[in-house]
Amino acid sequence: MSSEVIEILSAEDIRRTMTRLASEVIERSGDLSKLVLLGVYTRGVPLAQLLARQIEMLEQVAVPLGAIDITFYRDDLDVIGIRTPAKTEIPFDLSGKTVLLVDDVIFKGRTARAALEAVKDYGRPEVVRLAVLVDRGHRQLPIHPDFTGKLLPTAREEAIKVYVQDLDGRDSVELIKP
Ligand SMILES: O=P(O)(O)OC[C@H]1O[C@H](OP(=O)(O)OP(=O)(O)O)[C@H](O)[C@@H]1O
Ligand SMILES: O=c1cc[nH]c(=O)[nH]1
Repeated sequence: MSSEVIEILSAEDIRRTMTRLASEVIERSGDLSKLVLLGVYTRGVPLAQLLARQIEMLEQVAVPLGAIDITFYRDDLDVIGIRTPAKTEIPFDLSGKTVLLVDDVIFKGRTARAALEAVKDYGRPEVVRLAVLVDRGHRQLPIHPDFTGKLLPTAREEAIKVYVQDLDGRDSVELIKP
């Protein structure tokens, strides 16, 4: 049987949502000179770039931007299997910073947990926060995003697929019903 695909966010919705998230981050981050953004591979990276651009446009501050691969920090490698890691790029010390992790989807929370573990290798930030485009529920750990684009209760067997222009040629969020 074929699955049903429902568009949850269009390109325009994503643009507006990211603008709102940028405003929320500015409002709640205090000293913006301490703010650094870390995108979580794969699609957290272009989303973090977008968020950094929005923040820079709104506040005229350059926000340091990095990318983090959490492959070897996962606690479920035996379940999901080893994948080829991407390259973590954090060309600055995170000590004393306000680190904002950015990802496309949060589900069980295991990626976010692994990202926290990875961050530890790059210094001791003053604060670490998490921004996601979609929170689809079903957490297995006590981890909750500080900034949420869209809270979308889903059934466990459903999936959320995020498409971003740079990687996929279009911006869209889809719910896949099996
Ligand atoms: O909260 P969790 O249950 O950990 O799920 C969330 C993660 O799942 C997706 O990544 P995926 O593992 O599909 O890899 P990808 O981003 O490289 O596609 C998504 O991009 C999040 O990083
Ligand atoms: O549905 C899901 C679950 C985890 N990560 C995704 O990108 N989608």
